[in-house]
Amino acid sequence: MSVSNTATPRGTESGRGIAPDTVRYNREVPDLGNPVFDISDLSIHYGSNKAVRDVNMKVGPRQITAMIGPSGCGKSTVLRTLNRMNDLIPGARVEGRVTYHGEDLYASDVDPIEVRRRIGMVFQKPNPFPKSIYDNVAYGPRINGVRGNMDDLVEETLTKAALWDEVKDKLKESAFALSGGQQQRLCIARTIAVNPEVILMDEPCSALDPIATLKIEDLMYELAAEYTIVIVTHNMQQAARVSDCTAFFTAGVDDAGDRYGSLVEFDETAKIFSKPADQRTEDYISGRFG
Ligand SMILES: Nc1ncnc2c1ncn2[C@@H]1O[C@H](COP(=O)(O)OP(=O)(O)OP(=O)(O)O)[C@@H](O)[C@H]1O
Repeated sequence: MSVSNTATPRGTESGRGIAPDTVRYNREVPDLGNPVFDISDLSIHYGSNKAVRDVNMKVGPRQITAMIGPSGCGKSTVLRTLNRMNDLIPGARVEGRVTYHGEDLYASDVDPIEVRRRIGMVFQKPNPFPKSIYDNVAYGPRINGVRGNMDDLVEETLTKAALWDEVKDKLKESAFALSGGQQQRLCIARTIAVNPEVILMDEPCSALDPIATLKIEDLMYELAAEYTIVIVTHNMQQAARVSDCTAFFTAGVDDAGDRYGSLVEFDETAKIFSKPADQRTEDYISGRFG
């Protein structure tokens, strides 16, 4: 697989047409001409259940793409296809196509371990290793055989994760001694320590208080200068605040009575939250549904 970072730096264009209280960041108009991921006609089965159907969307480089929608509509399932985490679920099967920089992510010669190094993941509940703060960050680089000054790498990574100032005097202490928000930033540091291109985040703030949440959002915005981020969130304000593009999913029931998730609409976040094309999106974002 080739990796090319051809995105232009983040711009400063302002104004998205969404409610002013949701706009915290100035974003550039998303460029999807040279996507990191191109998802076409994607369906995901769990055993005989076709749980998510016919998803088509793109993820632009160094952008934040949000996935929103009611519980069970398939957001996490689609997110997991982007770094082949679904491979680890018995009975899970992917149909359709997911390309990563134009190459089939599910081709037989693609190494899923390497995929997961390049495309890291942060989970809902902060899950640091039962190790020191330092070792949480150094763990990935060490097992990847990274040489060089580990102290520098740890400092640089914790700085990028906006955590260095808070932990620099207690690097040898257990990660569990940190607050939930700090633990989540440590997990983000652990993810970026192995130099990925993409960070997938599955409801990274759902276990955090509002202040810790805003810190993570600020961090996401900073990180998007360098990394491509895809976030699943239940918090629509969060999607509106931080993302460049938004995918709205919904859950339905087919003629056979089987429940399934599908993508309703994918567009620039500004458009989704001001002039959605589909009535179901409008109903959801205005709180009339879900
Ligand atoms: N490991 C699994 N095995 C079997 N079915 C699963 C599995 N994970 C998810 N599903 C099913 O796939 C569908 C989509 O679930 P998924 O968790 O992706 O939705 P979601 O939108 O992320 O939900 P939530 O917002 O509640 O986390 C659901 O019907 C769910 O039951």
